[in-house]
Amino acid sequence: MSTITVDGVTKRFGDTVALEDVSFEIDEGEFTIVMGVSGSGKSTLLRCLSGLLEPTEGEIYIDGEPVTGTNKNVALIFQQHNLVGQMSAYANALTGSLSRCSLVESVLQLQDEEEKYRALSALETVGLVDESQKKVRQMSGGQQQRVGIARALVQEPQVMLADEPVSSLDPGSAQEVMRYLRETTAERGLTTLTSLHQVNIARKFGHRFIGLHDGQKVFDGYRDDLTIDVIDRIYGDIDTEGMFVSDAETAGESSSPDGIEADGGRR
Ligand SMILES: Nc1ncnc2c1ncn2[C@@H]1O[C@H](COP(=O)(O)OP(=O)(O)OP(=O)(O)O)[C@@H](O)[C@H]1O
Repeated sequence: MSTITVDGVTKRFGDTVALEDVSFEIDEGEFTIVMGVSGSGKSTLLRCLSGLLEPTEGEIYIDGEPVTGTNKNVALIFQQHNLVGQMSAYANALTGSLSRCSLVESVLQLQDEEEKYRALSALETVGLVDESQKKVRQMSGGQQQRVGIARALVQEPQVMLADEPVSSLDPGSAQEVMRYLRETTAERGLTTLTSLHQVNIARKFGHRFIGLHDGQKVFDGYRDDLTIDVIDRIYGDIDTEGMFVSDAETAGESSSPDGIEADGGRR
């Protein structure tokens, strides 16, 4: 497990201030959701955390070590999962070990037995071991995103970052993917940050929340503190109605099979 410290981070792109003096600390094992409207700085924050972007000012530390570039202990899952549709779920998951072997070795599946085991184990974690030989293009959007999570897990990260992982999914699939993300975090002892714009899904699955508005942190707290006033502060004048999923759509999802409570608390 890893702790994360964000200390006075500002990120500018020319005249655009994408993040402004953002600071917070995340405890190891926390499942944190970064909320905010489009353009509020969520992706920029996750990319700075992953080492893909360098802050203009401020520092980020993971386990007390400054982030100076990408690191195999930190996995980033994108909205577009960039999977190879013609390849099986298993073959796609195996490409997660790319950082440990060459591209040619990966395509020919020449990884050692341990890496093959890790790919199957990761598919099992996201509930897809029975579908491991299925071509990804024949899978649903939610299943594809779960393959994306499995591929990230093969890297054996300590920190998992997910940038809008469910934004292109229907509400049911979105919740299923969020449930797997949260269960994976608990099962594998990860520290996870995921950005999300759907308020209901965020409230349902989040444990800790960071709210961004115009690049500034306007909220940092836990589920009970995430009141309507706070949501207004995060979303400003934007009508959040469409970001709520109806009760009917969330029915039957109030608890997860592994005993993690719906409030996102850690076991
Ligand atoms: N590479 C870049 N070059 C210039 N401006 C950028 C770049 N990346 C982000 N920005 C700007 O920084 C601000 C924050 O963008 P960011 O993508 O972090 O927001 P976001 O909350 O993730 O939005 P979305 O949900 O639409 O992805 C926006 O004004 C955006 O246009």
